[in-house]
Amino acid sequence: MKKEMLIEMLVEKGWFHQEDFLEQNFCLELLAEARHLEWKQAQIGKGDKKQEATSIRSDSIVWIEEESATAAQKNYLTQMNDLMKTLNQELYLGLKEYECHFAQYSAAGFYKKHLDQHTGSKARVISSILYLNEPQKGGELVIYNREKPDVIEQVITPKPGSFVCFLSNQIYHEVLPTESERFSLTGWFRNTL
Ligand SMILES: O=C(O)CCC(=O)C(=O)O
Ligand SMILES: [Fe+2]
Repeated sequence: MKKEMLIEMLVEKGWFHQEDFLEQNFCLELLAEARHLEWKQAQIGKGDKKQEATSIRSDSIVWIEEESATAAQKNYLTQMNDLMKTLNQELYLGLKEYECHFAQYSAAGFYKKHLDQHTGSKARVISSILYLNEPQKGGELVIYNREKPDVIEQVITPKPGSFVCFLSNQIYHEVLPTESERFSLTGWFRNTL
């Protein structure tokens, strides 16, 4: 894990992407686990405003709970908690917690352009995504420019082991329709519990 680059890019552009950030075999283990989960249609919003919104996003998710996590899942949580310490040391972000879920997009799945921070809550500070497989076609993550949110800055093809993180309240992003199944682990570093 190359944390120096990550910090540098987060400061400079507000986002970071690197292939082979984590080992392939480790991601394949998580992928195998993902294929056996009981998936639930994802929702948008928070609390009372929570709603299923299949016109905005069509993925299904399963949250990772510390107590029921497998060895590989615990390993990932540990790595993300280590990364959280580095982020706090280098950027003084006061991050307190990491939460994360598996995500699965079926063929034709997508997530329209959005910011990750919920309206009314600033708890999510940094978003993270670890990709577990490579869709045959489509399913790219589009990252928009921090200062010019109409300008596409990068189009990222998911690959197992690739990792992306960005500022949850500043970086607009979008998942283009995928033509085959797409698996990932999406998480947020939060500044409140
Ligand atoms: O899977 C991705 O590439 C992005 C997912 C996303 O934007 C989200 O879950 O908020
Ligand atoms: Fe997002």
